[in-house]
Amino acid sequence: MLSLVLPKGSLEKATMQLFDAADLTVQRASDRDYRASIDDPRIDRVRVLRPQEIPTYLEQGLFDLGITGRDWITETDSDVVSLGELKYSKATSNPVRVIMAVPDGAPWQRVSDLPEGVRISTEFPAMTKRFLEQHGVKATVVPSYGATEAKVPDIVDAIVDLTETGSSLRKNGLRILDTLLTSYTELVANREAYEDTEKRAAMEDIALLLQGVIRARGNVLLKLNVAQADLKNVLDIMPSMSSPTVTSLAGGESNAVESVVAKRGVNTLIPALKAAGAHDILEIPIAKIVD
Ligand SMILES: Nc1ncnc2c1ncn2[C@@H]1O[C@H](COP(=O)(O)OP(=O)(O)OP(=O)(O)O)[C@@H](O)[C@H]1O
Ligand SMILES: O=P(O)(O)OC[C@H]1O[C@H](OP(=O)(O)OP(=O)(O)O)[C@H](O)[C@@H]1O
Repeated sequence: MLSLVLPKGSLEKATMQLFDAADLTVQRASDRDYRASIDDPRIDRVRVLRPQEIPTYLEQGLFDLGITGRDWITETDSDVVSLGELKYSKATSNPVRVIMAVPDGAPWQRVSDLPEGVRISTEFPAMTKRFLEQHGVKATVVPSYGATEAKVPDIVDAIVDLTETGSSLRKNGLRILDTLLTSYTELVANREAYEDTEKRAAMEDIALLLQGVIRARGNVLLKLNVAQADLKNVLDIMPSMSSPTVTSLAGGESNAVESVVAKRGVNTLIPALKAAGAHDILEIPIAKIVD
């Protein structure tokens, strides 16, 4: 049985939605309830905590399995096992980036242009210090507890912060100087728990369900019927994950075709399939895709 730790904050909503879609619904009385449960024989304890602290708790063995960002694994330099990237952030399926940014009008073009004594605010002081050292910049790193973008140019000269859509940077008149890290959300485990055969099998089951949901996102199943004479025309324009399934219908003159296709593009694909001779076209949502 596994103990699980899930992230509170930016990743919370997307994580709860992912577990729900993976048939691992996290049950809790309210979003202020940090002790939760999942009705699954492989999971006996669920806690919701800040992602900054999750890598350390996993390393210490306080939990077997958790979800956090690569940024916090790097910042805390934790020794944990990654079971893979889960491609979602707060708002999109793209990764976030830890970037160094300066005001639009600042004279610096590269990190090495930063003058000695430059003041940099960040929630990632360890990562920032390592990065500045690599670039030979002697700076004062000021710890931030949020709203980092709001501190330039009067409180500090530059920041190291997360960006996902770039909207916070734009709103605050900031320009990216360099990227320290591209960070995905990850499923991570305590090393000892991962070495336990039974626990590892349970972890891999959970990873498979979560990845299955992520893979299915943005895809739909298309099913259609087509006469033998039009089959080639339909198959010529039908995209698929590997190749479409074709089954001949009773009577032998007609075929059923099914294929997983990207949802994006279905608006032009369905009329094109119809024009190529397809009929009885169904578009069906997919909950999971497991390789
Ligand atoms: N758009 C985003 N902004 C911030 N963090 C994000 C975003 N998308 C994903 N994350 C991930 O969420 C984690 C940080 O979440 P958390 O809620 O603790 O930070 P925060 O948003 O800076 O905090 P706060 O709740 O104080 O605003 C990190 O691992 C980060 O990579
Ligand atoms: O590129 P964007 O899509 O704008 O997202 C990135 C912003 O979101 C987070 O801040 P949050 O709103 O959680 O507040 P915080 O700065 O107080 O942590 C992060 O720290 C960035 O400021």
